[in-house]
Amino acid sequence: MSDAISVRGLRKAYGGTDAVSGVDLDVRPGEVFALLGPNGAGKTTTVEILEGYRRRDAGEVRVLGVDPAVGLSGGPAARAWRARIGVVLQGTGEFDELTVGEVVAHFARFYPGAEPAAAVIDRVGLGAKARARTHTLSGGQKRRLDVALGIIGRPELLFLDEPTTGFDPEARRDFWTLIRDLAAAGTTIVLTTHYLEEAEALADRVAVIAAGRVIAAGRPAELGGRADAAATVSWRTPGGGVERAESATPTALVAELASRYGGEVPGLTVTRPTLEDVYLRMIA
Ligand SMILES: Nc1ncnc2c1ncn2[C@@H]1O[C@H](COP(=O)(O)OP(=O)(O)OP(=O)(O)O)[C@@H](O)[C@H]1O
Repeated sequence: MSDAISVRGLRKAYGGTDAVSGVDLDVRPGEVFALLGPNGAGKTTTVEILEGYRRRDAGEVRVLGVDPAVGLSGGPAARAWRARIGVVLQGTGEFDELTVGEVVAHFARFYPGAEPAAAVIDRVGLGAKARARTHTLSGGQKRRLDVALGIIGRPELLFLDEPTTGFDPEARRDFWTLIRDLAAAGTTIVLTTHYLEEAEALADRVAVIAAGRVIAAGRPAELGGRADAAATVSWRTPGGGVERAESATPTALVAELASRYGGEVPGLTVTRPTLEDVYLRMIA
């Protein structure tokens, strides 16, 4: 099967300053793919080009088999392609005096195969707010409305730009469940996020962008050699202190500690570098 997204040598400069300077990416159908990177790295620029909202300077780009530059043309080909794509931008979510139900029903009319508005409102956890005017929603509830508008057309490919900024921990978990359900139903998902634990929880693969280039890509568990990294074993000593040891063979060390302590090792922890640890090392 061909890739959902394929990018080769993508470049974009704003007034002579490079924002994206040679990005290569592939996103497979049905994959959840996260773009990570510091502020100003070029993630939003890249995503806007993929969404057909921004012109590129150079590079080969295909999104669902189509050059997204078609999106800038506004013709029937642009509409047909856009109907297959969902976009959740950073913070729209407010439509003056309209209610949540009215806004979602209005957007549903743009798509030939739209899901019923009430079903989508329930899916994003806004069922109790269907009759509320959008300007009365909390920040997190507005983001949920943004997500509802992104998925109402049953997109094959969904773009989410920092989707859970401002969510409380429970809302974030609910949102992750929603994303996993969409992915299980076959939707390809591309998200940008600054929450590394979100990328770890959701993404099949991640790419780290820094200064307009992809500096690493892979499965979250393997990025930056994580899978092979030494573990840190720590435990409490009889004197009340904490001892720490780095080990490539932590199981052997734990077995040795167990025999030294004659059973339970007090305060035992075994950790590997988190995605955040390897990410911070990469962009340093
Ligand atoms: N419309 C624009 N005009 C001029 N420069 C821009 C424009 N949009 C972005 N830039 C610049 O391009 C670079 C990349 O920005 P971009 O928004 O793509 O980064 P980002 O990785 O999405 O950052 P963030 O994590 O802060 O959202 C930055 O230096 C930014 O200042």
